[in-house]
Amino acid sequence: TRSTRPQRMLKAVQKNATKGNPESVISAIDYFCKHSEWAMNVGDEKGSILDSVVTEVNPSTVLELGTYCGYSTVRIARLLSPGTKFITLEFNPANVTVARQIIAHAGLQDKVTVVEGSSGDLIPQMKERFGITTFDFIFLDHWKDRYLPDIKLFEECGLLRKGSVLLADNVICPGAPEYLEYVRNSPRYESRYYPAHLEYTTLEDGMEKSVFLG
Ligand SMILES: CNc1ncnc2c1ncn2[C@@H]1O[C@H](/C=C/CNC(=O)c2cc(-c3ccc(F)cc3)cc(O)c2O)[C@@H](O)[C@H]1O
Ligand SMILES: [Mg+2]
Repeated sequence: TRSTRPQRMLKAVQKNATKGNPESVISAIDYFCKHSEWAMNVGDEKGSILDSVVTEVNPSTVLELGTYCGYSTVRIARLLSPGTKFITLEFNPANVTVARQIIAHAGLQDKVTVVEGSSGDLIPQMKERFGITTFDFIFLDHWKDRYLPDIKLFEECGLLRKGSVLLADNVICPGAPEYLEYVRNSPRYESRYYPAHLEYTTLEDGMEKSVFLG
């Protein structure tokens, strides 16, 4: 049967990227998406914003929602200090399989744990299963209508501390209007919008960075 887009992306990485070199994995995926097939990776422009926020926060604990093929996972993991606890959640087992291979090609498999499952089920298990008290940095890039329920789940589970940073992709395209309304109007968050473009296109998109105030 016909291969999937994630499988073709993995093949492109294995063919064009140097093993153990995260930058070459990132470039190989961006090249594939620009010249072969568009895919919903955060991409190079928004990826640079992600890089700068991760570097600024220098987190000890990181959570990513929506691994997909592992592109942003590689971008984040390559910047983390040794000993950082990084967990990424993905409920599609085929995507988990591809992401683990792309992360391994970058040589970053020891920096991140790819957990198969749904954020709604796994977020409440973070403390008991992974020994997390709070997350310093959270990247939201899963189903857009789940951003709001999941940020509320973080609050309910006591997984945010004063200064925890949440960065959300696609707040314009496809859009997460309820999430934006919440973080921009809640007194418990200080929010800032980073204008950019939808990955590999000229369409408007952007990322929202929200700091939990406690
Ligand atoms: C709900 N809880 C969840 N828990 C764990 N994993 C979850 C998940 N929801 C979704 N996932 C996984 O995340 C991934 C889904 C991401 C959703 N992202 C998008 O829809 C998206 C979509 C676009 C997009 C933009 C314009 C357009 F025309 C078409 C698509 C651009 C993006 O950057 C996107 O991130 C999949 O791998 C899915 O299996
Ligand atoms: Mg996205």
